[in-house]
Amino acid sequence: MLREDDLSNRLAKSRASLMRASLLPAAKDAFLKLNPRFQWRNPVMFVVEIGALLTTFFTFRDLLAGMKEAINLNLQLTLWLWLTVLFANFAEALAEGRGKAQAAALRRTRKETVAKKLVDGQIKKIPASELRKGDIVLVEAGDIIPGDGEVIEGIASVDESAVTGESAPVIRESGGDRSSVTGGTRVLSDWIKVRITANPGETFLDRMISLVEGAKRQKTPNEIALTILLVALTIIFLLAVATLEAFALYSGTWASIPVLIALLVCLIPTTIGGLLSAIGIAGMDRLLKRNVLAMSGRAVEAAGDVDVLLLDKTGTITLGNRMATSFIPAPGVSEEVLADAAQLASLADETPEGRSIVVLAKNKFNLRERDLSSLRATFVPFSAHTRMSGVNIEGREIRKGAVDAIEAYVQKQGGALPEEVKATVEKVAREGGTPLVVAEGAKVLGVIYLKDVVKGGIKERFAQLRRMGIKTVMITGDNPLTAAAIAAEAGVDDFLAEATPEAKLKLIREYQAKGHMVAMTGDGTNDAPALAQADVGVAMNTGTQAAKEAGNMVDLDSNPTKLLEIVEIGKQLLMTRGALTTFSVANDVAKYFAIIPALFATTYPELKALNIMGLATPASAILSAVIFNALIIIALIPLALRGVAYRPLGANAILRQNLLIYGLGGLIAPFIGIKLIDLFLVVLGLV
Ligand SMILES: Nc1ncnc2c1ncn2[C@@H]1O[C@H](COP(=O)(O)OP(=O)(O)OP(=O)(O)O)[C@@H](O)[C@H]1O
Ligand SMILES: [K+]
Ligand SMILES: [Mg+2]
Repeated sequence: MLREDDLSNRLAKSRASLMRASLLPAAKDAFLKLNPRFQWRNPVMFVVEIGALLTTFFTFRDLLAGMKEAINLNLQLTLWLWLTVLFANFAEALAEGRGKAQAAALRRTRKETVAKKLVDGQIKKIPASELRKGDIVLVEAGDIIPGDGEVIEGIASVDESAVTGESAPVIRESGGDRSSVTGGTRVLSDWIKVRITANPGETFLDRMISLVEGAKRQKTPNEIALTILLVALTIIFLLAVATLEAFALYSGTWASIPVLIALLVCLIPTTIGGLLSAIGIAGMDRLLKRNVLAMSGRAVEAAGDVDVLLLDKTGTITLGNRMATSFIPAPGVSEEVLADAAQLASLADETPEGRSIVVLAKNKFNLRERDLSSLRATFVPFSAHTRMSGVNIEGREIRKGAVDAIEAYVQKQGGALPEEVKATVEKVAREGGTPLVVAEGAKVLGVIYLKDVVKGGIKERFAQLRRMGIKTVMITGDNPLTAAAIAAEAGVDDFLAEATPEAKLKLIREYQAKGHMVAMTGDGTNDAPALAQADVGVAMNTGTQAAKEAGNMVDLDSNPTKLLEIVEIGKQLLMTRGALTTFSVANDVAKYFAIIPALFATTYPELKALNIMGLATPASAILSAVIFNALIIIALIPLALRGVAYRPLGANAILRQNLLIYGLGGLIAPFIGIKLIDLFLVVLGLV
């Protein structure tokens, strides 16, 4: 307990110092981003930058020409226009800074390691940077794993804290879905042989570094659409201000070019324009804090729109260590004969299920593990397709697997599934267990009871998802009875049993065809097609290389329930963007009504009645508005980075609530803010 507290304290402290440390570099970056080559990518702010350049030019021209008249006002306007651009750049730099710090930490872990490459059974020590795809390396206790790869032999405990930040060691073993290892992590005990799957520079760590640095960050489709809207608004206001200029010329008002530029900047959507990219980066960053790597901003956005979640049964809804707990023989077969056959059929089965069968037979009947190579046997490995596995040995053909698969197998040899075995299968399945039927040739020997446990607290999470309008569907290779029992216990909305990889893919396509956005998690190679098809595909870090490449997110903690948090973070991102857009546009409308009457009150005394704010002078009105416009960006940076407060509500309720808070707030805030700044300016004698 004490140690945990200590750790979280230390983490909090290091976060705080990271925050402080990132303010200065962000301030510096804000200036570097003024370079038009970068600035034009943010069109609204690019317009402000051009405006700032123009006011600078006109102010200095007037200064040189000795026109002292409006110099005080123009100097101040110029200063605040530049600050507006800098504040927006600062927001973006601050959001990027957190990822940069993380990337630097990752770089430190990527040390130059020595690889023990296996060449013709001999160990050859070479630098890890010389490893290529397909090389086989030996990694022993204490060694750093020299590159990404798949374990092809052995089992070891691995410290992955360098990548995941999680200090508890994890098990990596050949076969099954826990066979992938990441370069830069350390083997703590035992040894493994690893086949390297990535060339230097293309490893997971390399990809992770470039991702968190945001080096390849592209605007998402939604961001592009919003930017187009903001540009359209900007053009409209540009035209409006240009007409105002014609109008001012006609009526002989004093509206100078700096004042008109300032007016334009007040009216175009600078708040959302300035914070848009920071909001997106911060969303990816929030995922990263929860140890999820999003391969693109688009994936995070998609997570916000997800309304169907496909969840694996084994390992996601249940604990996933499906263990053999008993042998239930068919009539006329002894338990020992069943156990012996089951063990033979599992000796080369590297899945957790297979291993647990070998162990159970050993414990119950003291059946020794036999050496398959001396028995001249051929092993039939398990596949999610056939849903069975087994062995051909000295003329015997032993198989174990799902009921329907074994039934089809014995029928082909002229046998049948005895009624008693059918009853046993049903009983096991109704209890939520997985029955594995064992057969030798045409003869059914009995059933192996595999037990798995539903995770604690999962029912509440699903209930919460339902309130958010998200449907949960469990998919499993197991039989419909087991599936129904587990589905009821876990409280999912629907399930798909006896699912092959193709069936998963088909289910996703069906939901998508109906207009749903689908998210799923997976770890196995057979999940890869479905992970690629899903709108949000979260691969487990422990999973196979194929799964990691197919998905658009990787969970470093390999916790399939993380999907629920991912959806929440996505929704929060969309809500934050929506809220700040509403606020920004409402703000601009309010500014229009707040300052126009004051600006023209001198020329048209009739407008005085509209100057409800009672702003001191036209000069102080426009200056106050520009200052407010700049400060609001700074004020909203924390909200943009943190995200708006999130509650699991339906989409309509959220929309209504946001319109009320951010729309109304956006309308009122400028009146109060501009009036206060106006008072300050007068008191300080600045206008
Ligand atoms: N090692 C094995 N040998 C033989 N049959 C197996 C083995 N492992 C599982 N099976 C059978 O194949 C079925 C499908 O297994 P699979 O791993 O594809 O799906 P699952 O684990 O039940 O579901 P999930 O998709 O949630 O992982 C199991 O229900 C079981 O009947
Ligand atoms: K504005
Ligand atoms: Mg499985």
